[in-house]
Amino acid sequence: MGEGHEFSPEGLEANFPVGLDLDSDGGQTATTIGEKEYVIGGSDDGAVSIGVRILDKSTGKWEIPMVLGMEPAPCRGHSAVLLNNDKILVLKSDSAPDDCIWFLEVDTPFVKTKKKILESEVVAWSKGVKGDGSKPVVISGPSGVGKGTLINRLMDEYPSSFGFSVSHTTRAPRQKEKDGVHYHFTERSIMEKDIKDGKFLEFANVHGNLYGTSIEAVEVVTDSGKRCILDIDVQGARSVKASSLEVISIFICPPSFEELEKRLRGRGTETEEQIQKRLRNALAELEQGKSSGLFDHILVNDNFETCYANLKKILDRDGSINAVCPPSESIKLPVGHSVSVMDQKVLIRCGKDEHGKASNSLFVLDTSSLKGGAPWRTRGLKCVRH
Ligand SMILES: Nc1nc2c(ncn2[C@@H]2O[C@H](COP(=O)(O)OP(=O)(O)O)[C@@H](O)[C@H]2O)c(=O)[nH]1
Ligand SMILES: Nc1ncnc2c1ncn2[C@@H]1O[C@H](COP(=O)(O)OP(=O)(O)O)[C@@H](O)[C@H]1O
Repeated sequence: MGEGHEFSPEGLEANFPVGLDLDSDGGQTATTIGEKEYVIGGSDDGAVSIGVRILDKSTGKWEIPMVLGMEPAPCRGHSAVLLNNDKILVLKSDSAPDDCIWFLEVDTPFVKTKKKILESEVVAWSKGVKGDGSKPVVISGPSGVGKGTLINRLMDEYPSSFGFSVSHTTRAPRQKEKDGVHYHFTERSIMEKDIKDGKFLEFANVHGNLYGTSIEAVEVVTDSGKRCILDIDVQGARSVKASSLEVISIFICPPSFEELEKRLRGRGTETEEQIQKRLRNALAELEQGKSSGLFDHILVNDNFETCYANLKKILDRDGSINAVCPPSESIKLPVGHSVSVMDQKVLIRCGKDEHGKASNSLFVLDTSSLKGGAPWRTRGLKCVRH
């Protein structure tokens, strides 16, 4: 978070408008943006859900949107606050402290892109997580250049800082590859259906097989408090960039085409035919990777140790390489809480404590410097208790 965002509590309550239509008891909230009313939650057969419906006020018609990302678990109540006209802050009552703050993105750049691709009404859940976090890292480069070797080394050296986004692929596993660790090996028809259902952040046809990053693969890493590493091809890197998701992108080049061929053959994991296909594709990948301005950094993997040291330098510059998220300053909201909002500061009055006793607890959430968003999770929240 940048400087100058500290929030002063003086005169807090006097400055906040009180009694906005933020009801935490009813199990259902309605938030209006233009002609659309986003209704979150409600009772289904007595169980309170956190489902989403949209009422088009001009036609009176209801629509059930495609909901991307992991949904919050049902809760006994929640409050909803519209932020920046593109996302709804959802504060869950009576939930675990690390499951209390969520964002329903309804018109963020990420959601807008997905609406176009999926040709459907789309919303996306993004969990509010502790710390400022660092940008996920996209690593691309031709087959055999050394991406996997670099990533493995980084994860071995910093196991608590980095987590690998396990992609799905339709290619057959190599001898030492494990399902769920190196890839989720899957059938094309299943993967194509999941793509249609909006479960993938990006996907591409590479060397004759389908590869893709599921939203869940990224969420699993981010929820563990680690910085996510994606090993994806140039098309995938382009899709991620087009989704307006903030990443740091690095393209790995070989010192020469001959050396690339030598490494690919030396690895001994592909048939001659597959090697030929990968080498043909490498020419186009190298051209795109180097020329399109798509990547923030280009590294030549000649001497491995030098390349690895340069990779670490880049990552350290963008956020400490050793960074582990600090403990969350999390809140547990009772069912009877109330919420007011002014500018991008949200005042939460607890009313009761979690055991139902009267409480004067006040929290202010400063949402002015949010970072990330679905599916990277939403960071940069400042929570101050008074
Ligand atoms: N777009 C996209 N590309 C991926 C994904 N996972 C892997 N790839 C790319 O697919 C290509 C082939 O990967 P793989 O079959 O493991 O072969 P390797 O690159 O030679 O190790 C590489 O360029 C990977 O970066 C993914 O989820 N999405
Ligand atoms: N700098 C390097 N010099 C020589 N060999 C390398 C270097 N980096 C990686 N390799 C070797 O090249 C082969 C391909 O590396 P790998 O990490 O599997 O590539 P990728 O994941 O990009 O397909 C492996 O056998 C690896 O040990």
